[in-house]
Amino acid sequence: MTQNTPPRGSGRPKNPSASRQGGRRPKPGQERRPSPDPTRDLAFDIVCGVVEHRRMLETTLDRAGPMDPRDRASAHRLAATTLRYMGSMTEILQPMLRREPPEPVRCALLLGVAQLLHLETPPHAAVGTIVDLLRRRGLAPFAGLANAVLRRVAREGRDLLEGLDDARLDVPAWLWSAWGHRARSISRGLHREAPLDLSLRPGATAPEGGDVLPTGTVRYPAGTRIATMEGFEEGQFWAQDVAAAMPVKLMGDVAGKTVIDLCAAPGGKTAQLSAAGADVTAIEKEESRAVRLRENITRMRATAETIVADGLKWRPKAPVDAVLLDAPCSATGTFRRHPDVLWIKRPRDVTALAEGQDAFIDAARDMLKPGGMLMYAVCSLQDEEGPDRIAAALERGGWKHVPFTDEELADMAIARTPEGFFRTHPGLWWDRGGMDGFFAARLIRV
Ligand SMILES: C[S@@+](CC[C@H](N)C(=O)[O-])C[C@H]1O[C@@H](n2cnc3c(N)ncnc32)[C@H](O)[C@@H]1O
Repeated sequence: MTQNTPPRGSGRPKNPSASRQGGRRPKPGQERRPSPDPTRDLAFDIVCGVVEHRRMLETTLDRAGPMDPRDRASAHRLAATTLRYMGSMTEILQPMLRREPPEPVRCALLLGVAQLLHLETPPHAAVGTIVDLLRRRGLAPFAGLANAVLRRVAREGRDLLEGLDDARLDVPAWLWSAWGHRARSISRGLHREAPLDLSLRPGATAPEGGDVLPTGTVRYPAGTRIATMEGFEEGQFWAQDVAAAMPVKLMGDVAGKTVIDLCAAPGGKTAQLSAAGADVTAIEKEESRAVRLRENITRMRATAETIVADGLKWRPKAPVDAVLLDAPCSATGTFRRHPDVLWIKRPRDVTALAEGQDAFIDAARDMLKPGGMLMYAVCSLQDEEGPDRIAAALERGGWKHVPFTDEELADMAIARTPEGFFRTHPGLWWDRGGMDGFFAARLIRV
């Protein structure tokens, strides 16, 4: 196994269904007994889903069906922590394994190591729960191995961890090299859970306990639950990372202007545009996401026409003043919130997404009046989805790049690049809790 890749072992489980499920499927008519540990069962399914099938964490959560919200939250935390430290924990496990265990066993061991080294779980509980998990999931022959290995990790793991370059190990090699001189700082961001950032409706009061950032975003500690905050139901605020809130701010005064939000769900930027007084048309291709977009627009008391359509094909009846293109992207900028993304994305995904981004930019041009503005934004850290797309658009022609000025970025000067792009990563504003990775640029239709 190479370093910095998801721990895909060469050994496969003898029972193919064990590989599919991360455990043995009950035979027809043979009901599985109710799980005595739903948290670890779900965390196991999530991690196996990422490692074996490149399945998003949220997809496994959605498939899990109804369960106690506390169990669900604990499963999410355990799985996310495991994925955050997967490279360095794999490095610790490797010399302790004489043979490659089947992938589900490796996933279970990683859950155990995460509990021992990163979640302060008492050793007897960390070891015992993983041994039980293996037994429940048809992997009892590996219970002894897990017991021995995890006890050893409990004894030696912390010292071993001290000697590792975990920032390097916990990022896949292709991303590390793509991020260049920013890689170490970005990787530090991965090790921290993202705080909760709120954008406020104009005139709204922020819930107590927040830290007001220079751009107006109000920040709360990681793990704060927005749905229980006073004012949530009334749509006084919405969750939006401080960096994600910037592209709309950088559009300037949009009051009274016609603006298309071309890739709109779940609607954070639609809400911002509406709050700023724009006449917004929000386009979303996925029906299910459009439902969520409409719900959010209603809760946030925003006004926007929402249309379920393919933004590449749909055209407005008349050209508009501005288009916000928050384009589908690799989302590598959001890995603090979605550590699964780190291990799921591959270089070829970025290439395919970049082609789509070019097509969206061309579509946006068809929607704009001459002199109209395209705000191009992606929550990606990859050059191919940021500066390279702007360079490609300028080469195709029909656009002028208008750099962001120092004044426009006065509240977040650190995000202005020499070319006048907006560019952030999780290592910025480290002392304040970091921020998501974002790229934005302003193009004017000529
Ligand atoms: C990065 S997200 C947008 C986030 C949103 N702007 C916000 O701030 O809440 C991209 C969205 O584009 C949608 N999308 C993907 N392809 C699309 C297309 N061809 N036309 C319209 N929407 C599309 C996705 O379903 C997804 O909801």
